[in-house]
Amino acid sequence: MSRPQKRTYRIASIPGDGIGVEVIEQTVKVLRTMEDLFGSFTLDIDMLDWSSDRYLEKGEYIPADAWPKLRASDAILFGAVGSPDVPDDISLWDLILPLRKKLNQYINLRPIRILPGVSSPLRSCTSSDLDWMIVRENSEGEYAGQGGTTHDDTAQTIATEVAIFTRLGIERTMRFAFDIARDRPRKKLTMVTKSNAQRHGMVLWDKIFYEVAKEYPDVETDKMLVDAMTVRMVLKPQTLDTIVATNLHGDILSDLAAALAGSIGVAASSNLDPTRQNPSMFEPIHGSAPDIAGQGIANPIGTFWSAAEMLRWLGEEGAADLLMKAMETVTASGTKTRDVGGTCNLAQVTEAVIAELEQLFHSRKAGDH
Ligand SMILES: NC(=O)c1ccc[n+]([C@@H]2O[C@H](COP(=O)([O-])OP(=O)(O)OC[C@H]3O[C@@H](n4cnc5c(N)ncnc54)[C@H](O)[C@@H]3O)[C@@H](O)[C@H]2O)c1
Ligand SMILES: O=C(O)[C@H](O)[C@@H](O)C(=O)O
Ligand SMILES: [K+]
Ligand SMILES: [Mn+2]
Repeated sequence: MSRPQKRTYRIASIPGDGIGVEVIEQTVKVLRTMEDLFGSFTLDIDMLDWSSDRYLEKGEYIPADAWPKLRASDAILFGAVGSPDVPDDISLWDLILPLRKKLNQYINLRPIRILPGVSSPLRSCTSSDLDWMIVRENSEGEYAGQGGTTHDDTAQTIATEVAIFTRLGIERTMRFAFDIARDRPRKKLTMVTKSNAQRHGMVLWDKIFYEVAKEYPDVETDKMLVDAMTVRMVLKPQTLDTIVATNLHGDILSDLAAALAGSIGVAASSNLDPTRQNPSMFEPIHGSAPDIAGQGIANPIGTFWSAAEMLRWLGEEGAADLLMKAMETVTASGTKTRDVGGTCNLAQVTEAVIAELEQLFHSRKAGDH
């Protein structure tokens, strides 16, 4: 009798800086546990030291010859980048943004909801009131990187920061967002814009949204100016479901969303190349948090959730579901870090998630027979 073949996934892991290193270390432990439990897949994890320390030492984050191997990986698990010793525009533009751009990860998908045992800072906001999926455009817009500076070091210094919106970039984002909205029970998509003040790119953004909407008559749509959107997220969270926003708006609104769901530390993201021609990248939405780095108190849940999304993207649905369940059982039990009102450190949360995974896996197996 032939035994089912064990699936192998090549994972490039980039812990980066600060708490990125801490949360990835814990996440790898969780992934190793899942690999052992399931026995049906192997994670061939390549740990890459692409960090600000490496930049300070070698003048580069990503080795020039690293791309072919990276492209051949099945997924990337990323921590965070950013160091007090390197200007933030350099760390972003030399590490995370080239990964997103060169690997055609044109969607940044950010699910957010209030996990069991976690409370929203909004009085009386329950888990059924806040369950959102933010679709952030991830390749252009305000992050196009075009512009420049002249007349440096004079009183007349000029700097331009050019936002670029293309039909191609907008249309593929809208289609992706409509598909996501259609697959969710409420079938509702809110488009965020600033087309009152930004009359070219944002007007095109709106126009293409309504064009694509015609292909999705079953999806309810509405439109919000980004400033008013912040108000609605706080005062009427239950009226929102799937949200589509530009690169910068999506970045900002997702931090707000995470805070409203209890903490930036629980929020996950997937940088997706929906064509699957390049590996997609999974990371918590937070940064390197220099204010708490090295203390072992960072919340690892956002990275565990990102790892679950990675497993799902790779086709390991069962493992992804089990990890989400274990994580939520642990938050519900009160084993939590300080940002969500607990007293545990990140290693204790990890140990609890690992114990829960083992427990759930074995009780599930017992239930099979
Ligand atoms: N994709 C990325 O890697 C990414 C994302 C955001 C910021 N950054 C970079 O990170 C650095 C710090 O940025 P910042 O301070 O604006 O944002 P941040 O997300 O690092 O931190 C914001 C606040 O949230 C807290 N926080 C973040 N993650 C947490 C966690 N897991 N558990 C508990 N608390 C957590 C921090 O302690 C801090 O008070 C900068 O260099 C920035 O450019 C990188
Ligand atoms: O995209 C950005 O601006 C940063 O990397 C970070 O803020 C993020 O949310 O990913
Ligand atoms: K991150
Ligand atoms: Mn952000």
